[in-house]
Amino acid sequence: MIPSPTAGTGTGTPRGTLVSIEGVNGVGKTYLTHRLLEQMNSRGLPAPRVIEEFSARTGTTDLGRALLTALRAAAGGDYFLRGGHPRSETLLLAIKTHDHHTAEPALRAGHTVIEGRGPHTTAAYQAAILHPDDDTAAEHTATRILAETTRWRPLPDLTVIVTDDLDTALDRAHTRDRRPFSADEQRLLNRAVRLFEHLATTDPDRVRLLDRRVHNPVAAVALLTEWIAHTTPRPPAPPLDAG
Ligand SMILES: Nc1ncnc2c1ncn2[C@@H]1O[C@H](COP(=O)(O)OP(=O)(O)OP(=O)(O)O)[C@@H](O)[C@H]1O
Ligand SMILES: Cc1cn([C@H]2C[C@H](O)[C@@H](COP(=O)(O)O)O2)c(=O)[nH]c1=O
Repeated sequence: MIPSPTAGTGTGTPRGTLVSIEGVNGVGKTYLTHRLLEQMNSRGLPAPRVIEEFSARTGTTDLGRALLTALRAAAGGDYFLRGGHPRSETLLLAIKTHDHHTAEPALRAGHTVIEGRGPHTTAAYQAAILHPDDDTAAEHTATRILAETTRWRPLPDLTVIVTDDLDTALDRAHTRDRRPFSADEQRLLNRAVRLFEHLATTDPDRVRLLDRRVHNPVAAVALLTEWIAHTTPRPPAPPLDAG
């Protein structure tokens, strides 16, 4: 496993590190995560656990899927789950809370867990949706959404925001999905990029930018490996029902 200097779990097993990989559609989150897993595998190291990506989830077999399926249906297939009620749709945080809940046993057992799109995606995307024309209000709301999140689940120990030229990222997603992005979607994603950068600037200890214009895939995976290895897991917050 990726070495994890740790906070204790109370059981003698060092706690694992929770890492989120963030960034706009097509930027390469899944690609780089797979390259990281391949590298761990080729070195004979235990692979991090990966929380299933959103687009692969269907059905209602658990609470997280049921919530996502309901949001998708209410949004009529919109890529960003917009059904016209953005404040209610920030319910996406409930899915992220559920994801953390399901990751907790692996973290307690000392595994590194990778969350593809964590709370920072919800903060950036929902803030961009809620304030389409007001950058300052959007930044404020993104910060508030993250703060609200921590009442229900901890933020990842390390958040890596993958960045690239937006057109390059969207071309990749277009080629992959055979679905172009509308002008409205491109505007939303442009704002999401700026909000991701804002969130990175305001929390430099926890959040890192990985710029694909600067780092080729080999260098990007090496950086990811190094950042994960040097992240100290934070002790878990007491559960809400702890009294
Ligand atoms: N360096 C690369 N070389 C070749 N193909 C790449 C590279 N980086 C990304 N891709 C391809 O580009 C497409 C988009 O990348 P990927 O699926 O990893 O993006 P993503 O950030 O996970 O996107 P989304 O959030 O939309 O799921 C994929 O088909 C992926 O295989
Ligand atoms: C968590 C979250 C996701 N979305 C959107 C963004 C993407 O279009 C899809 C997820 O696709 P992926 O291939 O699994 O990355 O869902 C969103 O709009 N808001 C969110 O909080």
